[in-house]
Amino acid sequence: MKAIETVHLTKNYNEILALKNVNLTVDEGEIFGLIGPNGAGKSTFIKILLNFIFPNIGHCKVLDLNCTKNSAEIKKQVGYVPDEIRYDPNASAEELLKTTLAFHHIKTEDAIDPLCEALEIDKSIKFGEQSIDNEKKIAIACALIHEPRLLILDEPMNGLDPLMQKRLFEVLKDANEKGTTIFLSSQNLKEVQDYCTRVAFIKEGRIFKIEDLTKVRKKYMIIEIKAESFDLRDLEILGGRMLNVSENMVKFSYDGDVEKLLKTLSMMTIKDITIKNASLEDEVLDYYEGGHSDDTLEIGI
Ligand SMILES: Nc1ncnc2c1ncn2[C@@H]1O[C@H](COP(=O)(O)OP(=O)(O)OP(=O)(O)O)[C@@H](O)[C@H]1O
Repeated sequence: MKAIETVHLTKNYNEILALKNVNLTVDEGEIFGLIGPNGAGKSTFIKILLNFIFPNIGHCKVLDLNCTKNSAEIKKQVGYVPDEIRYDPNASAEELLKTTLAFHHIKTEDAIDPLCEALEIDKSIKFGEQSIDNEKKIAIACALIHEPRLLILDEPMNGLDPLMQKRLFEVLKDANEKGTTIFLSSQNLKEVQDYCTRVAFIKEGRIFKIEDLTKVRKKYMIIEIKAESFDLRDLEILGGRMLNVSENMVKFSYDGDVEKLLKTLSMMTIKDITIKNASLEDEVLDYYEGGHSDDTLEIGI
């Protein structure tokens, strides 16, 4: 079954186009990351799934249920951690977790202690007296305590130190192994890439790339040349994709035959050259920084 399925999802806030024609499918059992900078549309996407806001165009399903018509049923089966957490400041973590269990009609409270221990939460302290990272951890615990089929987290790593990020992912992996599908948003691929099965990259409301992190990626290089002058056409004919060009410098990516590359380069009068294998992060940064036009989008629309 699909955990999430969106079709042509488009959302505008007056003149701001926050989501553009997003078609995304997440399978049950995945740990899926939605990666994008501030204002990319991540929260908008998540809020539509939970029926907090409505799309202008398109429709979506969560756990095979229509997000608009079956929203109440979806909320019973989903755990959600918003980017901004507002709980009763006078309630302790323990009280909040008990309330969550009661909401889901779960009588046994055995899960509270192990979860608080795993996330290093002092369950006796009032929510309003917790540090910001503890507030985040309590929200995550509340979203997980009823063992939801799908857990949706909006930037859960924000404000957590690297050790706690690692601990959180161990908790999420554990939940995933027990059957919870995880969908999380993040601004930082590095934070999540070791744990996600797939990631989708979003910029200005558009998903421009989806990467399966369980598969070996096709290798490509990033080459930067400094020269008195060069003919870009030679590099373009070779299959190089220009990332940055100035009068005496060109930076391009290349995933073709190395011998052909060397032959072309040998015909230039080069002052300096750097060649490196690109990581997925390089690839995405190139996209963000490169000011690409829509026709360079690869997948996802
Ligand atoms: N209620 C709103 N009214 C007007 N514009 C909005 C509203 N909510 C979001 N936006 C705009 O829609 C775009 C997408 O915002 P969104 O919050 O979905 O992005 P995001 O990727 O979650 O970013 P962040 O990490 O900053 O939360 C942004 O340009 C934002 O300013």
